[in-house]
Amino acid sequence: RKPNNFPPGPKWLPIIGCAWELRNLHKEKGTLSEATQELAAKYGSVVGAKVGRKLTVFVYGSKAYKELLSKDDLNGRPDDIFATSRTFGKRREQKKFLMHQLKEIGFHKAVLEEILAEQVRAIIHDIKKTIDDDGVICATNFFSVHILDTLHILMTGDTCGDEEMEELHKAMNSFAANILITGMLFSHFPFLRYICPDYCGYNTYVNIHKRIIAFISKKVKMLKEICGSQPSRGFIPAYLEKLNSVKGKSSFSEEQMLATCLDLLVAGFDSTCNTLGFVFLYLLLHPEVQERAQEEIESVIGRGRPPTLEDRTRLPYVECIVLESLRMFMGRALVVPRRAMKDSTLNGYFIPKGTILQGNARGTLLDESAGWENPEAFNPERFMKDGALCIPDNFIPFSSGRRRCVGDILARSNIFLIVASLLQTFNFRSLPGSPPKVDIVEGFTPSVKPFKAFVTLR
Ligand code: HEM
Repeated sequence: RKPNNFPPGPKWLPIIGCAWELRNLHKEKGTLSEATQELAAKYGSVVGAKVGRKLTVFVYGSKAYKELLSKDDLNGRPDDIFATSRTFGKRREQKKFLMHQLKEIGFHKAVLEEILAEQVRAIIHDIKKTIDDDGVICATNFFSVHILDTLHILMTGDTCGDEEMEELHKAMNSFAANILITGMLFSHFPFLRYICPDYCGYNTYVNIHKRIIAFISKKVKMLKEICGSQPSRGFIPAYLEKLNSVKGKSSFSEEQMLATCLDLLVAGFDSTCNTLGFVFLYLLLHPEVQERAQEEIESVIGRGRPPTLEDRTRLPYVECIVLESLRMFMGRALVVPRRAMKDSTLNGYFIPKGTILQGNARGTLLDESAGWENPEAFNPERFMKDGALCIPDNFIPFSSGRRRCVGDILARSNIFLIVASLLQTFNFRSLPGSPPKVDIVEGFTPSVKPFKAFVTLR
């Protein structure tokens, strides 16, 4: 039975709840982001549903979304089979340690900059090689190896060899294409994993995780052998040191370390790569934006040296391109689900303990009601006022509150350096007669349908 004052929503059927209606709406609209937007148009910005046995609330409008992000009662992570089967049956909770490590790198800007600049040089080198050939690149995944290598360096302290990179890259691409952030059939109907483990996605889910965990375990084994014998940076060496120094009962364990590395890879890879896909999609569709950014880079830096992170304030238009692309990307995403830790309220409705809350960032980043004029139009200037950067309150692609993304500084710095450096060096154009389309593909995070770009040296 529906709890009293539970948010309004579609009718619940026995056993499946609203799953069938949601599935049909999802099919009709193409993405879950648009399907839950439609639900919000019908029932209001907080929609109550039941998927299988789970009470699930979809949150759309910016007011309700921000209330969700700010409430401690509502900021648990799901503890169902979907969450625990990847982390050895346990919940992972070591955000603090990861944050500390990332902050260390963020604060030591020179270290971060050195890592990112090296990757940018490698991207430029690869593109130049393509120009010697036919100048055509796949603009949606040209960067993915380099993004992954940056995360590998953060994790282990070192770059990844070619063969190992191929192994990790394949596993990460499978992850991005086959796993949805909102859960899979087996997470809504857990008994299906015993009846049809292939059909309900359970086998795929477990096997991809096994491949990534096996990769990380191999790295841990290697790093353990040299732990203490030479100075090393990176999350795993820091964690191993911590494990050696803590005495007695502690939340630090090797399993937690593996799960946190897994989070670092899956949260950082797909999101950064896909945002870059949106950047280059819109740069091809709007050559005038590309030219204006190049003029800014030319007048501020010229061509004598590569852009640095210090240049971010001096290149506000390039920064605006990054922000507008983040808006376009996250505006199509459903964020990591949350769980009500105790009975609570949202937008005046009752939210029972254990309810899953699914925020749709579209209502805050890609909807007129959140103050965005002509929200579907790519317009970097919306972040500019009197020649300076001006960021509206509703621009929260990295979320806010206690669960806020831990990789925001890294992601923004990385995307900025790649965009500024590539526009300084190259021109990007559509292939004659086939401009890319804004075709969204659902995966772990939203991406644009793969497209090619023609690159020339400036
Ligand atoms: C364009 C790039 C990125 C975007 C738009 C993005 C956005 C987000 C969002 C919206 C969340 C959910 C927060 C919530 O539930 O309220 C999140 C969580 C997270 N992000 Fe990112 N992220 C990006 C890149 C990264 C990178 C590069 C890393 C790692 C280096 C990272 C690590 C994480 C982790 C570990 C979490 C989970 C935090 C938790 O469970 O409390 N992200 N991110």
